[in-house]
Amino acid sequence: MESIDLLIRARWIIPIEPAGTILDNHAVAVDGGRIIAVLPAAAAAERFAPRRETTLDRHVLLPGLVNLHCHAAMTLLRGLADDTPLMTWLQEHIWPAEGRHVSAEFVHDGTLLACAEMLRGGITCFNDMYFFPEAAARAVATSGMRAVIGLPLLEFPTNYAADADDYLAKGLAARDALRDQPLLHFALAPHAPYTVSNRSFERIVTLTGELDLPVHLHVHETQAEIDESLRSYGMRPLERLRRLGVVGPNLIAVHAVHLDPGEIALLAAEGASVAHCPTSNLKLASGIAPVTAMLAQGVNVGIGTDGAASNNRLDLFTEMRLAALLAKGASGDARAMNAHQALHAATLGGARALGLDREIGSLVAGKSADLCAVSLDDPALAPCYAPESHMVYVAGRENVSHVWVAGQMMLENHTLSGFLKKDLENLAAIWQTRICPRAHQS
Ligand SMILES: CSC[C@H]1O[C@@H](n2cnc3c(O)ncnc32)[C@H](O)[C@@H]1O
Ligand SMILES: [Zn+2]
Repeated sequence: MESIDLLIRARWIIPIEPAGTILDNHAVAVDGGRIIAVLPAAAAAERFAPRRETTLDRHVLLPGLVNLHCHAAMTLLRGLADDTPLMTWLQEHIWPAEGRHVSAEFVHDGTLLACAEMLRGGITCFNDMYFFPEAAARAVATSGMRAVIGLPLLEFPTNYAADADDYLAKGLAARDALRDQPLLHFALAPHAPYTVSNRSFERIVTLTGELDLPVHLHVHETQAEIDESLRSYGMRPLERLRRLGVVGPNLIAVHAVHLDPGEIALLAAEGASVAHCPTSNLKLASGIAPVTAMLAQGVNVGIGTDGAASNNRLDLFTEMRLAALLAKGASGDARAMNAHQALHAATLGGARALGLDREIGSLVAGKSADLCAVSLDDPALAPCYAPESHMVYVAGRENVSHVWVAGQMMLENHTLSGFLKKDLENLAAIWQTRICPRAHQS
């Protein structure tokens, strides 16, 4: 018998690859934080002597979800300026509020709240873009989650940095200081084509070549962004980015709502990824990204929540369902973005975009044991004929019962381990009073 750390038996396992596979009464064997085998439960009982066991006999076990675009600390600005179009929302509400309140303490506390919300909803890894990335990283390390910490870059001064050079210097120093944290990864995070100069994009291209980091960038979110680029540069933002050398396999193009067929072909040919954020795009009235055409052309697609001020939930179950439904409605084809494609985007698609597909995104021997279990023990989820469809069209984040990150149990029977929910509620209340003293408090 092989001695191992953990054996998880489940009624159903969706490993994501090979595509469409559903394993019945199987088990995942974990040792040293890694998956060492996925095998029938009966065979696991004969082969392994686990130090810990979890039996999930009314559950679906799948890879932890990957949130491909987030501004985690914006939980503290949740609901601050709803029902407002993007540029008004950003320039008249969010940026002024960030100017008044954002600090290392704000980012730490807001990110901690985000980690709790995401873990409870089955998200084990998120791709973050925000100010004070070192403070975000401290919160992520406290939570035990995995994250890709964006090193932000804008042309204008904020509470975090004075100018483009300062943003990059501070971001790279943060990366150096946090290098030994196994669950922290890094990306370059220039905000958007309309807030970053050609000179700064050239520096980003040099750095991504030297350091092989993803480039996490809002692109073609609104038609107004494209019109403004045509006026200022005489070309659409993606064309400008292509000429500057930004469009390549490391690019994560966030939103990509307004793409013509040539731009979809460009993203596919260059091996770039798209972070699809359907709720944010609807709420800010940005539009509907052409995901069906992207998938048909072979663009790698992941799914993001965006920040809590534009969504307002950090909930990938909602995003998967909405992504699948919008794809069908917009294309007139009920086969568009099927349940497997939605699950793939929320797991392996996100992992691939982040350059982490050898580490996470599917349940395959050798990968990290980042897992999430969904309980079907609820009349609203019965009966269950097709587990993949159930995960996309029926289950919600409230059905997530267990979560592991690198083999460590973070959620057990719907209850977070590690850091206390009550403390986080107090933390949110303290910030609410600081940010808007007259707001209704519960
Ligand atoms: C460089 S820190 C991130 C910066 O982005 C702002 N932001 C949040 N959501 C969006 C969005 O959908 N489009 C553009 N910018 C966004 C956030 O408030 C920070 O200032
Ligand atoms: Zn965003």
